Amino acid sequence: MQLPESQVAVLEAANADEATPVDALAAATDLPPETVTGAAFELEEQGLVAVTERVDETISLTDEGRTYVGDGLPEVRLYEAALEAGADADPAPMGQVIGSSGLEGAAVDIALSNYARKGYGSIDSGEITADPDADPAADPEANALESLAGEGTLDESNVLDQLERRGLAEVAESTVREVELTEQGVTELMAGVETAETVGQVTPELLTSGEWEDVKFAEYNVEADAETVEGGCVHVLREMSERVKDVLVGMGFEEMDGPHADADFWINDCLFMPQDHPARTHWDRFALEQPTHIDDLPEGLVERVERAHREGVGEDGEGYHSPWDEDFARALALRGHTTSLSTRYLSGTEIGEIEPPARFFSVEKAYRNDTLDATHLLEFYQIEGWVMAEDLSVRDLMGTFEEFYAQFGIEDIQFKPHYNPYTEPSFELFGTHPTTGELIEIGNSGIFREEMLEPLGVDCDVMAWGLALERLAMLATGAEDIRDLHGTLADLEFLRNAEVTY
Ligand SMILES: N[C@@H](Cc1ccccc1)C(=O)O
Repeated sequence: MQLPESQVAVLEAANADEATPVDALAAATDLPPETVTGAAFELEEQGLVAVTERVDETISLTDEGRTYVGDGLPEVRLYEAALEAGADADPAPMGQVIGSSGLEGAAVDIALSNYARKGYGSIDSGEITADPDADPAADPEANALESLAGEGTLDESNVLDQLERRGLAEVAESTVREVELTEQGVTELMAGVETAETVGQVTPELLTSGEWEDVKFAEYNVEADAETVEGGCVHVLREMSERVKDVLVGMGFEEMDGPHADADFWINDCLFMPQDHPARTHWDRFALEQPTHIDDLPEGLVERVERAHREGVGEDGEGYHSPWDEDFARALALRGHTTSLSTRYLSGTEIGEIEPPARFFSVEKAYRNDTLDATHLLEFYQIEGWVMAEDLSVRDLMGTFEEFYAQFGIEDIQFKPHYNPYTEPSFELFGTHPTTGELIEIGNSGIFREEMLEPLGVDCDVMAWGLALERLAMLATGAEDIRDLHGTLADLEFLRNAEVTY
């Protein structure tokens, strides 16, 4: 059998009847301990040796412990001074005894706190006694310190606790690896083991000298784990958002953009959302304190929106017959949906009047004061969109979604009737999660009402939607918790490996 040099050396130095520590093998083979360990593991893999581990305890003296080996323990020194002062017969004054003991500073406290505990005598109201039967020569702590300083070992392990507690000795644990020959190892050794000269890398010298023809090359280990290099990568949500934009542009849509903090007028009033709608109260809304109001709103539009709210539109319009406050409409908040962009564009304030047929979209952030959970974030992306054309029907709406989601491999969209103050009819969209099988809500949609469109000056049909980008990402990547995708709990491992399927 042929083996690399270090393995042959370790194999020959190891024993079959006793485990040899790596350090001993290192000394015997003249190899560094880490080379011996490496070789031992290679040999173990081939069944030639067994490698075992044991934990060794080494006890050593601390600096303080070492001082007492020379000077004696403070309490012993106090006892000796007390004896000299005759305290074995009559109590002696403390101050005098301490003075003659030569103890100073912290050592005095140490002496006093151990004196009575160890039976050297008593300390009471400024006087000290010495027990005539006490024997400093038999002090177990002093003896333990001596033997640690000498042989470095201890006979009684119960003293060790006390020494550790006093900070006089320390215990350190170290792992010792031991190597023992297996039966197979012995057999191979008897059959003869030779050193294999293997070369790991071809060098210019090997080639020019022609030596390469005679050497033995090490085999490639194609199963060895290679180091994974984690470079930066595009975040799945960013990837998703880019992909969505591509798809929508491909379907003939143009992109909208606009302010993240906007007037309630654009966020709610233009959408025929009554001012006392629950979603408009504080719990759902991130209000801005400054600035308090938006100034530039198209005047005629403000009036028309107010009229729609109060009286409705058309001949038999009804409206809400509830108060409508212009100041309330001019207050600012972070947009709770990106439909504020649609109202701005439909009103003609952004790029001028838009003629049918027209299609617009945005993939932008919306903000809601929701409770964070597996499907809700406080900041999330909406895929907003609308189509303006003559005679749109629910079939157009459904067909558009089917076409859109099919681009992401999602073919089982479900529609459920819904209610929005600004659309009639309205539909919620659901998709099936690829791993949990759960039906999750992925969007909201409908055909804009007269009450919304007329004040904006639009006189043909508009179908519209707001879809959740994160929910689409959950369906496309299999993420089960939206918090895995972004925020402080984001799952980096998942984000590194997630693939957007389409
Ligand atoms: N604004 C709605 C989505 C929507 C937009 C346009 C029409 C219908 C619904 C939401 O955030 O849920």
